[in-house]
Amino acid sequence: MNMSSYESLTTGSAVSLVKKLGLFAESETLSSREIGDGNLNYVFHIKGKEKSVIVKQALPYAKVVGESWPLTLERADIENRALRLQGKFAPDYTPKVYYSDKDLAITIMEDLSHLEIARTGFINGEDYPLIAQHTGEFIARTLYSTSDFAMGPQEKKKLQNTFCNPELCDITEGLVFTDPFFDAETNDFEEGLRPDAEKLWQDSNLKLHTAQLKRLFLTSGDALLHGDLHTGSIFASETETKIIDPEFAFYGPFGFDIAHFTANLFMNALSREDSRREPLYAHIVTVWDVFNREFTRLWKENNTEAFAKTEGYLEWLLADIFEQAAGFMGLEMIRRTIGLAHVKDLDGIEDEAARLQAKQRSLAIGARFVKERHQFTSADQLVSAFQEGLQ
Ligand SMILES: Nc1ncnc2c1ncn2[C@@H]1O[C@H](COP(=O)(O)OP(=O)(O)O)[C@@H](O)[C@H]1O
Ligand SMILES: CSC[C@H]1O[C@H](OP(=O)(O)O)[C@H](O)[C@@H]1O
Repeated sequence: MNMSSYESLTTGSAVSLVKKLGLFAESETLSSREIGDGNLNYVFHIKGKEKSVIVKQALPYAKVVGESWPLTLERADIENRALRLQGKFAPDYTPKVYYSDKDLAITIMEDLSHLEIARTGFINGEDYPLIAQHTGEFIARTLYSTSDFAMGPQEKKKLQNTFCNPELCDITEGLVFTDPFFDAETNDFEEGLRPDAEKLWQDSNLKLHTAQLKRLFLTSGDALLHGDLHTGSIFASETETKIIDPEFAFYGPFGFDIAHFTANLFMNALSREDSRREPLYAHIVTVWDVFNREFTRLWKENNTEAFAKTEGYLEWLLADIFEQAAGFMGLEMIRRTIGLAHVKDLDGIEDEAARLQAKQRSLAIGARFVKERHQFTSADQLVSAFQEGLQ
């Protein structure tokens, strides 16, 4: 990467760029707005008379913290290459990439503004009937297709080498797998939650299980993960689903992405009245059904592994993925409650007592998922455990 040619875009220079690239005519009048609401990057929405595009640019630091937290620009290249691969394996669920520039750390992609960020929609009471079906297919296809089973170990290792992503993994290793379990400076929670946080910090059994899951994250290289598949990374409508923002992509454990999706559904459920939780429970069951079915279909259709037909191997693997995912799910719930990066589903609960109760439940249910992950064998059991946590 040539740092000397990097400059951060403005609404004006983003317009000049898309015209220079020939995406719009020089003479066309374009509107340009910075719409990024994520933690890390600039996102410009550029609109002409008949079409529009998104220009996403990485900053040399984490936007949420500022220049005191320098962060590699390489993440834009990772995101661009991950989007292109995901577009190959799951085209229906991935935005089209029109252009990318490694030095400027930009990706120009399809404008998905006709859809809504699923987290926002869920908070506003939307249910998105197809989101679990689509997300389950996306996860199964992108993971299976980049695994040893589909690619063979040689080709897979070559691809794996190009998705090392140490700095973004370091963020996850710190913010998800470490800091929430200690009295760390990055943690962020209201004083009312302190006794619950301290209880977690003193729970050596929880720490042991977290250490085991962290090791899995550090050492497993099953497949190319999205790496940050929460409901804020999903655009949705009644009929469409698109997964954005794979800058945390790297080779990691099979269970990670599905765990983050389901954890974020559970956290939205915590913010809803009981009578409105059912569609989210159904999504959790569906995403697992679809993932298992699609993974199995791909396994049978294309498998380079000599043991592929060995009785019990696929069933053992799916059970193992489920068990690890139950643990990762619990960790995501805990970190989104007391760690640095929260979710609007919980933070946005206006009534203080209700907000505190929802967060206490998130911590307790999350801790149970982590510690008892070996005991869960189906999504229905996860939903039942969640419901017990509401009593
Ligand atoms: N392809 C797109 N089409 C329309 N809006 C987008 C697109 N990509 C991102 N956005 C908007 O920008 C916001 C931040 O994008 P995201 O990729 O999540 O950034 P970050 O990496 O900073 O989290 C999204 O929540 C969405 O509102
Ligand atoms: C300092 S990055 C914190 C947090 O932000 C990322 O999420 P987002 O998609 O909202 O940018 C990721 O989950 C990181 O853990």
